[in-house]
Amino acid sequence: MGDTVVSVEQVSKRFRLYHEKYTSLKERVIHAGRVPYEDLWALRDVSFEVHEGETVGILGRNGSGKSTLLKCICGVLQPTSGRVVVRGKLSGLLELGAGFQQELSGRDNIYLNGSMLGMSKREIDRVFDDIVAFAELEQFIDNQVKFYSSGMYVRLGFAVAVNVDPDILVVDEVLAVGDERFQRKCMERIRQFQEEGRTILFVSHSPDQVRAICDRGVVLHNGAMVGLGAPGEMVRIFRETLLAADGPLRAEEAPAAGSAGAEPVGVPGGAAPEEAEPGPEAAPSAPAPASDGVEAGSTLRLGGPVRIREVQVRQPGAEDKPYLVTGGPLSVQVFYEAGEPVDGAVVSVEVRDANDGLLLRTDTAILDKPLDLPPGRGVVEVRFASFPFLDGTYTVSAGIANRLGGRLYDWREPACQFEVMYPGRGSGMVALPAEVLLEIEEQAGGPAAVAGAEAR
Ligand SMILES: Nc1ncnc2c1ncn2[C@@H]1O[C@H](COP(=O)(O)OP(=O)(O)OP(=O)(O)O)[C@@H](O)[C@H]1O
Repeated sequence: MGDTVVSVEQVSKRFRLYHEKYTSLKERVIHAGRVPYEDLWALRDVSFEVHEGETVGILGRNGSGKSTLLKCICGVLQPTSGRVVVRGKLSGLLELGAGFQQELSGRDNIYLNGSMLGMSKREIDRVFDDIVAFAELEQFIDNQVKFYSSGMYVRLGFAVAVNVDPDILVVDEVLAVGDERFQRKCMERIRQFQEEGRTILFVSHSPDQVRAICDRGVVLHNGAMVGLGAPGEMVRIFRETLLAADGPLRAEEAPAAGSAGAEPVGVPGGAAPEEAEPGPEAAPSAPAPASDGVEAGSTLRLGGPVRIREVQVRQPGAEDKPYLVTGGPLSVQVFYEAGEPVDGAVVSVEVRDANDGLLLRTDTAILDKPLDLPPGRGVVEVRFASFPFLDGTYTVSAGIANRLGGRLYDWREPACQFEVMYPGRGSGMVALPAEVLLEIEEQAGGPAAVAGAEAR
């Protein structure tokens, strides 16, 4: 392990928020020293160390204190208590446009920033063209930066930060502002920095990115550090802080036609759905409010002998967790109520990602399971041996139709949603069990050998 280059020691940062501004002299005299305020602790007793050559990702929901922490590390803010010790030359890309003088041109700002980082004019001359080329601002470098777009600010800011030969690079989330191609270019440069043994601290909202490039992660929640360690584990803790903020995993029943709104029900695997009288049949009903940013759902109640009461998702063996674990089994339970015998019913199930992309669709006819439902209530369970998709929020829609699929009795979209955590290190969309084989075809000075290793 390399030497400690950043040491954050019991850092707390308080912002004092004043509720009223007394502008007139009279008001100020009357209220002298008594302006009402509220203290907001953006950081509370945060301590950790970053070692030379390490890449550390900072995770946390909005307002958790990530930017405040980076600003304390960069020296832009002074901690209210505790201290930060930095060894080496640090360059940072913090808020959009921070560190730029609006009235100056891009060119002058490069010199200004360089000199603030302790570079001589000659040193800046040497890297000037690289900065402009990296930022792709050749045509605009003599324009005042106040006319730059947000993307241009980010490009210039990042180009300066990485071209001033820093030992420690600190990057706030601003990178997300740039276009995808520029983000890729930045990630390539970050990888190059890693190969050169430089230290990187960055804020990210992307679990994929953190898993892919970080050695360790820090999770902040309400200003406190709630996690420090391996990236996969930190992503899990981060997602738990999101869930804690939004309440436990919910499966939401779309409102019965004619009812006032969505009826929240228990955690999947928990109690069976509430017994309720079926509402009057009508189609389609009002959309259900959906949680966690999922599109509002709809109930298509077409009338008929059977209706869906509720849909739940659970992971057998992990019912105590508020999320599913990638690679584990997935069980979708469709609770129905039949008013008369329904022979040859077909239940269909769809799973979509947060962008509404269809990940899988199947039905009991495809699965070759004829369903003859007697009058009354019951549950049809569709079990998937494993759910391979990585962390995220997924929605389930379900329908029930007659044998020929020609008549849809009921359709819930989305019927419920669930969260998935992936504790492993791979990135992308899916986790597939894999193994690695190495075949040495020719070995100098020895016989050929086959070595195998299993990896997941
Ligand atoms: N200059 C300031 N004055 C007052 N309050 C502030 C100031 N800067 C930040 N805060 C408050 O401190 C808390 C932490 O903010 P911070 O910007 O560090 O969070 P963050 O995790 O970076 O959030 P985001 O992901 O939204 O950028 C928030 O409640 C924020 O409103």
